[in-house]
Amino acid sequence: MLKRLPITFWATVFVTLVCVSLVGLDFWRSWNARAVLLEQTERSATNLARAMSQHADDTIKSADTSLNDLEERIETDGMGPDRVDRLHRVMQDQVRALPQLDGLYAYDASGRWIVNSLAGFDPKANNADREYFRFHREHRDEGPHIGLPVVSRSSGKWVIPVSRRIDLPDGRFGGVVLATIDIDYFRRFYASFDIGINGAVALLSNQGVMLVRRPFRAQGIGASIVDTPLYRAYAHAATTGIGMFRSTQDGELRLNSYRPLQHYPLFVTAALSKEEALAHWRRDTLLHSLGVLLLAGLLALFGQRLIAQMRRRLEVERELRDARDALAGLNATLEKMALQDGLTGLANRRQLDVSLANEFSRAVRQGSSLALALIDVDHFKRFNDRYGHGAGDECLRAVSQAIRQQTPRRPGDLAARYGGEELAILLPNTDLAGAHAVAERMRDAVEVLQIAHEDSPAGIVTISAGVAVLVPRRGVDNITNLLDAADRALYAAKLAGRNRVAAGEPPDPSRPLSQP
Ligand SMILES: Nc1nc2c(ncn2[C@@H]2O[C@H](COP(=O)(O)OP(=O)(O)OP(=O)(O)O)[C@@H](O)[C@H]2O)c(=O)[nH]1
Repeated sequence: MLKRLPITFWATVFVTLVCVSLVGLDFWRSWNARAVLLEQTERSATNLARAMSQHADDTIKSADTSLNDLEERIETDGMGPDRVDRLHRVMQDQVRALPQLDGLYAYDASGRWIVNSLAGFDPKANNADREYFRFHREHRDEGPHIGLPVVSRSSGKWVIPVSRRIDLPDGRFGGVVLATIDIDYFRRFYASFDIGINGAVALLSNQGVMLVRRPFRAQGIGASIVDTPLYRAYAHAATTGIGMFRSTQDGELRLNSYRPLQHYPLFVTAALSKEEALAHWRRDTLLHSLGVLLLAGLLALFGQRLIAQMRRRLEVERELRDARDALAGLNATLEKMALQDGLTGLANRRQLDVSLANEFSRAVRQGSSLALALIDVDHFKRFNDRYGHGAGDECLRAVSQAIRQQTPRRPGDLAARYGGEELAILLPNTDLAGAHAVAERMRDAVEVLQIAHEDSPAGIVTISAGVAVLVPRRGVDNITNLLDAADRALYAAKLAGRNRVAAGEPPDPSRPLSQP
């Protein structure tokens, strides 16, 4: 079944396979490169989040360490006028030592400013309204409290308040120590990251409040992100994670890595723009794919032309084969025509001569007999004269057909037109009796035709035949001997009254002829 499909079909399959494989392999390679790129981006975002989380933890930790120290000093020594100077110096030293600190403050139980790291302040200032102050007044919690970002009353900067409660010796609320962390400190740190043009990083509280974000927007500080997919994912996992989210702020699709701080109820997120991460890959893939498509297109075009040429060549070959077959048929017809008599359909004289020569040689070689019968239509001249030459032709055709039907079908047997209205029957391997019988059957067959011939004594068309047989000897007998013998026999048949068969005399009186 497969073998029967033409070569052009397989060539088309091959070219198609090559083109499809080329495009398929390129697609697969590009898709893999994309996955690798996203994996790298994911790794970068995760590393960034880890660094940010560590940094925020360290920043708050050192501020809290200062607070812890101040809390201890105040709880031990109190905040009397004799201690305030000392505390002020300690606070100033700490603020100088820690760049993240905007200021350190201590408030009494009524929220009044007692001492801080500033050079001077209004003694009537009161922070009892601040959220962190109210928190500590109402909670006996011993740990630090990270408040919501506020604009500092003293420096006017956005700060993150980190505070601790001061307990009086009897455990009652004695005030608050506060460290304010400059948001600008985080901003400067976050600005040093290479996160592309559309990347974003942020520090947020576990309650979903934005503390710092890059890109920085003042109105974004303190904003709630509880309705964002990022916060939902973080709140759900409450641990490190990664996800592709579309920003509700700028609509950018980013790969977000989020991570909680180790010691404080905050978390960070590092988000890298998917568009940016894949921008180079997109450009590269576009160029690459165009190249591959062009190559596949050229290959397909070239292949198609090649296949078209193959198809044309096969067609030409088939046409040549058809022409050759037609020529062979024509040759066969011509050959037949060259060996056939046009009027009677019997073999012509040329074929008779060739066959006679061949059979004579064979008979010499094999020492076999060769019989020949010469047949002549009786009074044919008269027939022509009476009925016309056309009718004569028709009569000859009918007589020939009757004779052909009576000619034996053995190999070598041949009925031929010898010339004019005379026919010859060649019968190899036949003795005189056999040849005589064949001629007699032919004579009878013509008689049965009952073709009217009013100028013949018989009243119908008849034939006379002379048969002769020879077992030819090499170098002694020849074809003429046989022809002459048959001719003589025919002459004898005519003489004897026509419409009969006569056997010829042997050409050599020393060789007897077998009698019918
Ligand atoms: N119509 C026609 N006549 C032919 C053809 N070939 C030979 N003849 C004629 O056949 C006749 C032969 O005549 P003859 O040889 O005198 O002998 P015959 O009239 O047959 O008389 P017998 O042979 O003695 O019986 C001639 O008139 C030829 O013209 C042919 O192909 N067609």
